[in-house]
This record gives sequence, C-alpha cells and structure tokens, in this order.
Amino acid sequence: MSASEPESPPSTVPDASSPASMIQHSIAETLLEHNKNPVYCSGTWKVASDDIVLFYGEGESSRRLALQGATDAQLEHLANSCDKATFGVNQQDVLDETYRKAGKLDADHFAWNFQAFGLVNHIKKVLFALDSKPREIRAELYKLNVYGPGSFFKAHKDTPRGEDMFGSLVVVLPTPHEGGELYLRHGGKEWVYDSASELANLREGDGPGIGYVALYSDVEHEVASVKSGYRITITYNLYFASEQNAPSAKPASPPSIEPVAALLGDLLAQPEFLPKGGLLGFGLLHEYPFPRRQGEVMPIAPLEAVLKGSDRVIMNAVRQLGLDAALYIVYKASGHEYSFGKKPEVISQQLIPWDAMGEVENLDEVLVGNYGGIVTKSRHRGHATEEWYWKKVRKEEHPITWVTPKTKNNSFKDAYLAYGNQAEIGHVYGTMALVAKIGGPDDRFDLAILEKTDEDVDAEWAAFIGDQPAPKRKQKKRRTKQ
Ligand SMILES: O=C(O)CCC(=O)C(=O)O
Ligand SMILES: [Fe+2]
Repeated sequence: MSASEPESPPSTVPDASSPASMIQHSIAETLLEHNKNPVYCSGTWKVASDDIVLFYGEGESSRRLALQGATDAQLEHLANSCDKATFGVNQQDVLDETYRKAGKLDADHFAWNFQAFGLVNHIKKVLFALDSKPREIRAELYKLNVYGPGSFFKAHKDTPRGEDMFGSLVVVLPTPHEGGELYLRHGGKEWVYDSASELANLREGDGPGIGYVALYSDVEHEVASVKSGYRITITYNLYFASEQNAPSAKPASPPSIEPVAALLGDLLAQPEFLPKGGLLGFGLLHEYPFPRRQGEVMPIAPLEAVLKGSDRVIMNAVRQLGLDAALYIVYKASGHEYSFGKKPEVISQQLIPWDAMGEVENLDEVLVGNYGGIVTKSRHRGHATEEWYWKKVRKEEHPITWVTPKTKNNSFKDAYLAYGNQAEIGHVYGTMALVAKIGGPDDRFDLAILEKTDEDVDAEWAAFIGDQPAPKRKQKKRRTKQ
C-alpha cells in the first residue's frame, strides 16, 4: 500500500488573494521580519572617559588602565595578565585554541566604571520593539576578553546560565583594531557587526564611545580573526529580572491593542477563515533552556514567562484577544508500527521522557489517552483513500493552520522503545509551537475545537466523493468563556 499523502478533503484554506490570506500573510511578515523583531541589536554608545577606566590585577601588581588613549604597551600588559579563554562543551570547560584563541579575565578579576543601566534600557527598547509589555531585564557582568592579532572565536551559541537568561551583551572597548568582526546567524540568516570600523568612525567624531551588540542566546555567533591591534570586549549575561530585582516599577499603561493582536482580530473576523473553527499554529522562532528532570513529565506552560522576541509578541496578542491558547510540543513519531501508515503528529502541553516510558505501542494513543494530546495528523492518513480510513482520519484529526511555520530552531529528538516482539528503537521528534483553539465565525472566542459527529463525517465523505455539496455543520458549544 502506498504511503503517499491522500487527496485532501474539501479545502477550508482561502485562496491567496482573499482578505483572510492577506491578513495571515501580514501577521507572518510582522513576526518574521528581522527589522520588526530583531534577534540582536548593535551599535555604538557614547560614554564619558571616566567610564572606560579599567582596574585589574591583584595586590602590588594591580593596575588602573584608562582605555581612552591607552598605549600598546599598556594593552599588551592587560593581554599578558589574562588566562587563556575556554569554552563549554557538554557542560565542561574546554581549552582548544583551534576553536577559541583569546585571553580572558573572570568577573572577579577586573572592574570598570561603566554603568550599563542606560545601555540595557536602550537594548530592551530595540529588542522588544513590538512587545507592548516588555519584561524588565538586568545585565550581569560576565567576562573580559582580549583578542590580539590572530585571535578568534569560532561559531557557537552561549550556554544559558539559568532559565531566566535570555541573551548576552558584548561591549567592545574603543581600542584601535582591525578585523575581529562578529558574525551572527539565526533562522538561516547572517549579519555582521564590524566593531573595528564603527569604533574608528566614532573616534573621528566627538567624545569617546563603546561598541555593543546584544543577542538572544540562541543566536549563533563567531568572532573573525583579529588582524591588528587589540580587540577587547566585556561581556554581560542578560536576564529577565524577577519582580524584586526589577530596576524600576513600571507605571500601569493604559490598555491599547497591539498591532499583531489587531491583525489577528481582523483575521478572525473573516468568515471564510476557518469556517468550522480549528487550530491556529505559530512556530516558535527561538530556543528555550528547559530543565529536563530525569524520567519526569514536565508541563511546558512555565516557558510562557521567558518567551523572547516575536514569540512573546504573538503570545501577548493571543492573550490580549482572550483566545484559548497555550504552548504545545508537536510530536511526530517514527518507528516500525508507522511503517505502513503515515507518521502521526500529535500536540501536547507536556514534555514527556520517552526514553523512560518503557515499551510504547502507539505513541499517538498514549499522548491522547494520558497527556491531553490532540491528533493534528492521523496515522491512518496513509490509507485514507479508502472510505473507512478516510472517515477515521476526519474524525480524529484536528489539523493546524500554520500562520508562521514550525521551525527547526527549537526541535528535539528522543529515542523510545517501540512495542513489538523484538526490542526496537523508535524516535520521537518534538517542536515547540503556540497553538490557539478557534471557534467558527460566530463563536471565535467561545469554542474549543469542534467535535465531529458520525453524520458530519458521512456528509463530508459524500461531499468529498462528489455526491452532494457539504452541508453546513451546526457547531456545538463545549466551553464558554466568562
Ligand atoms: O568577545 C566577543 O566578541 C564575543 C565573546 C563571546 O562570544 C562569548 O564570550 O561567548
Ligand atoms: Fe559567545
């Protein structure tokens, strides 16, 4: 039996030029466009010469280094005072100068006068530009790095130190250098921040300044080889501040409709959009650190508090509209029991330790039966050209209409022991997404996904094989919002 995708049932997808599809496109564009939802921001920042004074060393050999106009000999002394920089591999610090060649001082071995508060506030405004209620953030001094000629740091992502850490801030000090550009990559795009030329331009202008780049933790970055001079950076870890640590209490702002919420509201107002209700999906664009406790099922809902960039913007929008929405993992299984049908796709709000589950017979049934799973692609799809299977598919399937596609950014793969008379390992793939349950045009905000009756399915089958037009299905209320 062929496992190819069967013919689709009557389509509910509007054509590309319909108002619904144009609004859907605008939402995706707003969320995906780098300029509206940047994954990093960079530039130069004016400082007073007193700010860029560095203290380092211990006891008799401690030093005060004014960076404005520092001599080569002074910078060389700083470089020679550094330890060799290591980097993390599988939770261990590794020294490998073919991967990272630079000097470093830990935060307890240096100090400088610069107060990052103003810069951090600026970064918050730029990185969270579309976020109408951005969380407070704080910067924690991390390290000083010195890159002399021939120093570099190959492509890596910064290890998040804690679930509240969302990014890093790299401050580049105004010491003349060439090369050492910082390459940044995310979602298949690449950008470059050339601190050497930005700082050189600044030197010709008035007053001292520093270079900076703030990036989300899941942005890959790489420091190109320094050609001449010293490139000195001070890095900070960026955290979402807890209420007590927040630098200032935020005045209550009057409620205003966010642009993305407004677009989403317009989309839901289109009667041809999901005329029978259904699931609306948004692939998350960022990765999130998540504690995995051995063998424990974990709800992923708490991640809502640490969403970044466009992920937070869309979450704010669905919350503002009062939609029934949550973070889900989209699970897809592969294993011997699926070799004849289609790989099922089931969403659940639980992170499941598949490797600790014992033998798993039908992953989709386990998810639906025990973990509030909703089948979004039926494993019977592979046989769905036969009436009986087709009905089964229609009955159990609640397909997702994706506004922004699932991404590989936050996907993971787990192994499990597939049920059978011989031990076999299957694989589960998970991807995080935000999924909203939408009612039909008259009940957008009141309905959970619709239940289908046998009559609905029979009528849809008849319409599918061309007997008669699909009847309008009466919606059943399952849940009413107060
Ligand atoms: O020094 C820089 O420009 C970047 C340093 C860095 O990527 C790191 O410390 O993880
Ligand atoms: Fe880094």
